[in-house]
Order: sequence, then C-alpha cells, then structure tokens
Amino acid sequence: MLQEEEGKPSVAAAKLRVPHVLTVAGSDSGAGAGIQADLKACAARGVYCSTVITAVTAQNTVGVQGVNIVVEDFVREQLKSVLSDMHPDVVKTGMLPSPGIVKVLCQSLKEFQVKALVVDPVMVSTSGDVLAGPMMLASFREELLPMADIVTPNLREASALLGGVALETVADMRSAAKSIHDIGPRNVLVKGGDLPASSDAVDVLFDGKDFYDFRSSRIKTFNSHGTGCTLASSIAAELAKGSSVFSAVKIAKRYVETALDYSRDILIGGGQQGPFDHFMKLKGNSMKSSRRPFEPSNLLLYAVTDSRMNKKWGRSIRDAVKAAVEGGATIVQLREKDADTGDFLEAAKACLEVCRHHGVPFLINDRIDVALACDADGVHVGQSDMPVRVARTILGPDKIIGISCKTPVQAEKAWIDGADYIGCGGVYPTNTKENNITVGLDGLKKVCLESKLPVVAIGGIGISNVKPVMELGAPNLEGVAVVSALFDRESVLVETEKLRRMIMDSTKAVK
Ligand SMILES: Cc1ncc(COP(=O)(O)OP(=O)(O)O)c(N)n1
Ligand SMILES: Cc1nc(C(=O)O)sc1CCOP(=O)(O)O
Ligand SMILES: [Mg+2]
Repeated sequence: MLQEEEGKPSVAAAKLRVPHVLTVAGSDSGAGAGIQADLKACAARGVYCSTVITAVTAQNTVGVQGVNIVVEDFVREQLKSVLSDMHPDVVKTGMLPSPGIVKVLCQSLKEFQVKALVVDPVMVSTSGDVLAGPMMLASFREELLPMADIVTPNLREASALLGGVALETVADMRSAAKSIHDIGPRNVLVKGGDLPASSDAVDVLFDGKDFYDFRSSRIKTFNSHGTGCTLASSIAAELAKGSSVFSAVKIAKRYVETALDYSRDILIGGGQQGPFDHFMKLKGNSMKSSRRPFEPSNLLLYAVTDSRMNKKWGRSIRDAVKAAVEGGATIVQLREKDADTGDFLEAAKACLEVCRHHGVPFLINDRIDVALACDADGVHVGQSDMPVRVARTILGPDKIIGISCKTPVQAEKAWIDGADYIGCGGVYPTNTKENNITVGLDGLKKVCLESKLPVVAIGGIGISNVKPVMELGAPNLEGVAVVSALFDRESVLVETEKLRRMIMDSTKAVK
C-alpha cells in the first residue's frame, strides 16, 4: 500500500485516468511525421501519448537521408516498460522496419492486452523513400494485420499488401479494402489521396459488412508531410476516448483536413514536403506580424472602440482604429456591443492586421470566442463576464487578460485568477456605459494601492481631465482608457495625438 509522504500526494490519490495511446514508430528528425507527428496529434486531440521508437531517421522536407534501426531487444524493452506500467488504451503502429520488430511487437501485444490496435502500414515516405522494404509484407500479412482493429493503407501500401494490384478508381479501392479485410483486420481504411483524376479526396472504410466513403475537397498544399501518421494517431486517439471506429475515422479526418487547410501557406524547410501545424497556432506567431509580450507600459493610452460613435462620424471601425494607433494609442480594445458575431469577427480581423503592423496589442471586449477566432492578443472582461480563471484556461498563458475592478477585493482576486491588468473606473461619470458606478479618483487610488497588477483608469476621461488622473501619483497606475474622447470626435488622429501629448506631459510632471 502506498503511503502518503508529508506534503506530497500519494500516487493512489491521483484518480483521473486519461485516454492513452502508445505509438510504436520511427523518429523523424524533421518532426513532420513519425513519432513526432503522433505525439503532436494525440496532444492536439487531448490524449496522452507514450512512445516506443523502432528507428531513428535523418529526415527533412527534402527526403530521408538516413535510417538507423533500433535493435529488437531494445524495442522489446521499451514496449515492456510502457505496457507493463502505463496500460495504454490503444496501440498505434507506424514505421516497423524489420520482421523481428513486428514479431517482438506481436508477442508484447499478446502479453499485455490493449483496447484496440491501429496499424498504419508505413512502407514508403511521402518523399518516395523506402521505410519498410518488401520483406516486411509477409510479417504484416501473417502476424500484424490479423491482430489489428483497423489498418490504414494508402493506395501504394494497399496495392503492395495485395501483391501489386492496380488501384485507380473508388471501385478498385473498395475491392482492395475487402481483400485486405480477408487478411484479418476488423476494419480497413483505404486512403485515396493519391487517386488520379479526382477533385475530391476519397477514403473508403470497410468494416467487414458495409463500405463507407469519406469525401472531402482536396487541399492544395506542399505541407502534407506526416498526414498518414497523423490520421492514424488521431483515429487511435478517438478510439482511446471511447469512439466507435466509424466516428473515430470521421473525427480524425476532419481534424487532419482542418490542420492541413490552416497550414497551407506556412513555410518550414526548402523541400517539397513541408510539415503542417497540428495545433493550428503557428501562423499567429508569423515572422511577418510583430507580436510582443505584454508590458504594463502598453496601458499608457488605451483606445476602446464604439461602433455607434464610428457610425455617427461615418467611418469604419478599421479606419478609426488605424487613426488611433497612428495618433499614438498604445493598446486597442474592440468593444462592439451591438455588432452581429460575423461582423464583429470581420472587424476584429481587419483591426488586428492594423495593430500587428504597428506592434500594438489588440484585445476583444467580452467575447472570448471572437478573440480565439481571430487570434487576438487577448480579451477584456468585466465582473459579470467570463471569469478570468476560465478565460485563462481557454486562452492559454500567452494571451493578455484584463478585468474591470472597482474595489481592492476585486483587484486581489484578479491577481489570484491570473489576469494581466486591471481596468478601474468609472473615474468620472460617463455616457458611454449605462448605469456605471463612479468610483472617483479616490476609488481609483484605493484600487491602485492594493493592486499587484498594473492598472488603467477608465470612465469619462479626456483632454480636460486627464491631468489629475495621471498626476494622482498612484502606484501601478499605468495610463488611461478612453472611448468618447477619441472616437466621438471628428478626427480620431488629432484627438489621440493631443491626449497622448497631455499624458506624456503629466507623466513628466510626476517624475
Ligand atoms: C480597459 C477597460 N476597463 C474596463 C472596461 C469595462 O468592462 P466591463 O465592465 O466588462 O464593461 P463592458 O465594457 O463590457 O461594457 C473595459 N471595457 N475596458
Ligand atoms: C467601457 C467602460 N467601462 C467603464 C468602467 O468603469 O469600468 S467606464 C466605460 C466607458 C468609458 O467610456 P468613455 O471614455 O467614453 O467615458
Ligand atoms: Mg464586459
């Protein structure tokens, strides 16, 4: 019985078992395919992934430069380490470079039972390099496939497994799926990505009784290296979560298509077979767009938009934001209370482009979904909006989260919950926000004194009254957030320049 050490939870106390896939495959140094793709796919699909490495390849976007096969005994040792202790739900296989390794794997799977076995019968890489030679065919056919719950050959692999038959049509794929099923696996997914003369990508699933066609439009991209590994791992991940084979294939295909589509224009390597982005995050960090970490000084002049004001003055939200940024705003928040979601998102994308170009952080008011959809730099939430802790879990550690606070107690909670800054107001009465409680300069000072986070003052602030705010001398007060003083004016550019100058002068006066 495990005893609880003082201060440390016992292993037995950790009760939350998570779905787990073990991948038995080769390492790809370029990390587009193989073990690395499997790890990324499982992580992206919310499943734990352990790894048994069968070979180490020297590989990049051009091709495979070298292969070093791991000795059978050491593959056996890795399998035993994982299977005997960690009890994966599903085993997924990729590159199995020798008949001896297949034998070791099959023995281990007989000794340690798992819920499902997914076999991706890897033989040739996307670049055309051989990863498992013809001597592997007998091992696959006689030992591994009969144990598989699903096998996922592409056209070349399906043809090789069947002695070289030609596969040129969907009808050929069906007949191949049936013949491979006769070898023993419970389900066969023949992938038709390489089928000639077809605008759609068609995969055929055969479960021993029925055929299912999965059709999707072909995604034109060079960044498809690792698609097969990722699809098989994603199927394994869904099976580990408890899906049926049909649902697992459907969800896995949708995931791969979405990731391929997202990644069609990313650039990694100079070859013809680029990797894709399993987490659909890389473009947000594109070298073209400058995204810097949040600094308290970003709060100096915070421009918060208002669609009614921009409509009144006959300008688009994008033009208003552009003028504010060019006039010296140091952070922007899109606060569109009346906009439809689609319009809000389009405006957000346009404003984000402007802000990125100027290196100014761009936040969304209230709507976490819109912030995620456009990959904004963060959100601003109020006390009755999405709680900061939940927003942080959804948005991750890098995004900026601001929260409105009117009291020191709220400010303390904001810090504990993981916010980046506090918006404190209303400093003065405002017509922009209905029924807003005015806390005054005193209320602002109290929050600033207790806050462990940087604070931006908001509410009724403009040219005529910004000085007393900035000269309050309150610790943590970094700047002012304004709506009408910038946007309910004829020239956003001129007003922003004027306010920025006044803030700078007040800051100098305080120092
Ligand atoms: C910088 C900043 N501070 C405060 C607010 C107000 O947020 P909230 O209380 O959620 O009210 P709404 O803006 O949603 O009406 C803010 N938006 N920005
Ligand atoms: C959006 C908002 N929040 C406030 C708060 O007190 O939290 S006051 C406010 C409106 C600020 O607009 P203006 O600069 O036009 O007064
Ligand atoms: Mg709000």
